[in-house]
Amino acid sequence: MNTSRAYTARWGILATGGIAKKFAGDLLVDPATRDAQDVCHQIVAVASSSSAERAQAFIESDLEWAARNKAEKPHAYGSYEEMLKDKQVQIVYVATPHSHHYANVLQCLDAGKHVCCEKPFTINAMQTKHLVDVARSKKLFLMEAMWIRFFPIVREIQRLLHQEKVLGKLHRAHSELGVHFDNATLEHRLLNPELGGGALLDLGIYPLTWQLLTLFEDPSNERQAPRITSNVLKHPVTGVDEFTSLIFNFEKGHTQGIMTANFTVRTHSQQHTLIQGEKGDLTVHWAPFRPTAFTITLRKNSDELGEPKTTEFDIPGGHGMFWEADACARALRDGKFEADLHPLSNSIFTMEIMDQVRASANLKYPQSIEAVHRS
Ligand SMILES: NC(=O)C1=CN([C@@H]2O[C@H](COP(=O)(O)OP(=O)(O)OC[C@H]3O[C@@H](n4cnc5c(N)ncnc54)[C@H](OP(=O)(O)O)[C@@H]3O)[C@@H](O)[C@H]2O)C=CC1
Ligand SMILES: O=C1OC[C@@H](O)[C@H](O)[C@H]1O
Repeated sequence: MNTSRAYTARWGILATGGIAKKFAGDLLVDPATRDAQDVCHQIVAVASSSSAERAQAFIESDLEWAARNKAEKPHAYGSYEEMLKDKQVQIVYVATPHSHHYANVLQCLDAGKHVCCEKPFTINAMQTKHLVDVARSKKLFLMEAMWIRFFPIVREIQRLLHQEKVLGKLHRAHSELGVHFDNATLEHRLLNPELGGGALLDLGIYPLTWQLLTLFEDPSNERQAPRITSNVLKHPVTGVDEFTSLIFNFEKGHTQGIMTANFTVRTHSQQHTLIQGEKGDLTVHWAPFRPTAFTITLRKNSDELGEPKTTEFDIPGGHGMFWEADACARALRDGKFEADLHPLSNSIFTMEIMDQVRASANLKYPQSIEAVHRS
């Protein structure tokens, strides 16, 4: 790797759960493997709210540090507060449950750190707006880690649909994500209202993002907000949304979208998103949160479809979270406070849609995690 001219982002990892392991692992992948010559990453600290030993174990076991042949080992902290005092930490990756994002991001911003926070950004749009105000007032970079937006395959799908117009005029899109967690208990973050559980915030955000990427961001829609109807079926014990479906009318673009999410039955189709236009269809292959291929099938005539053509995309050497990390590094290098490919207005808009769906189903979280702490 030739890092002599590359800008280095110095990361602190806040929380040591499942996704923190994947993201931190991706930070350690040589950027040259994805043809990124201009930025690289260093993990300078890891913090666990459980203990410093847990943070140490994350570095040694989860990241398998010894085998990585890296120069400096990250510092292990036993609390988030302690890590946020570390001057070496430039940007923090927040990987706590949904319920904690708002408070943790505020903590980071108050400590003068740039932030990349896992999805969903917060519990509601008011909280997101507050974080945006704080970041802007402190001139700090802030981004929701909606990682698929940075995948080359997603950029290519948007180019084909919106610029090349391979399908001609778009008509409709169907997107879904259903997941079944074999060992999920009622306390699991997905089922637990105290942790901001529910299908919409955790899983639905992906099929919702596919609707935004395809129909909302179609130039003919001129970014006009859709008219939405939704339906929610709550979990009988914990009351979070177990099944959630939305229908979008994009009036300007004259398209209709349908999305659905749940945490009880898996999406079986390998093709989670289907976009249909006047000339044919484009399907995106599994997974909605980690797309790897798409197929275009053009129509021969009104009754007959032509040969499907599949294009595959590699995710070189990791999980694919390095692309969003590279975007953060470039923004820091360039003195930008938000990412070009995923500006904060996207996150506010997403949270507003999810607020609307929750309001129509009277789906509330405990006040302690819905609150906004403007001083
Ligand atoms: N982009 C993606 O593909 C994915 C994103 N996610 C998102 O990442 C976030 C974390 O998910 P995931 O890693 O699966 O969750 P985990 O439960 O595996 O990890 C969450 C971590 O947060 C910390 N934490 C702090 N307070 C609490 C608390 N009260 N209860 C539980 N954990 C707490 C813990 O770390 P510690 O003890 O070290 O402080 C814990 O390990 C969620 O927002 C989720 O939506 C999740 C999966 C995939
Ligand atoms: O972001 C996610 O993507 C994958 C899912 O399995 C997980 O629950 C979710 O948080």
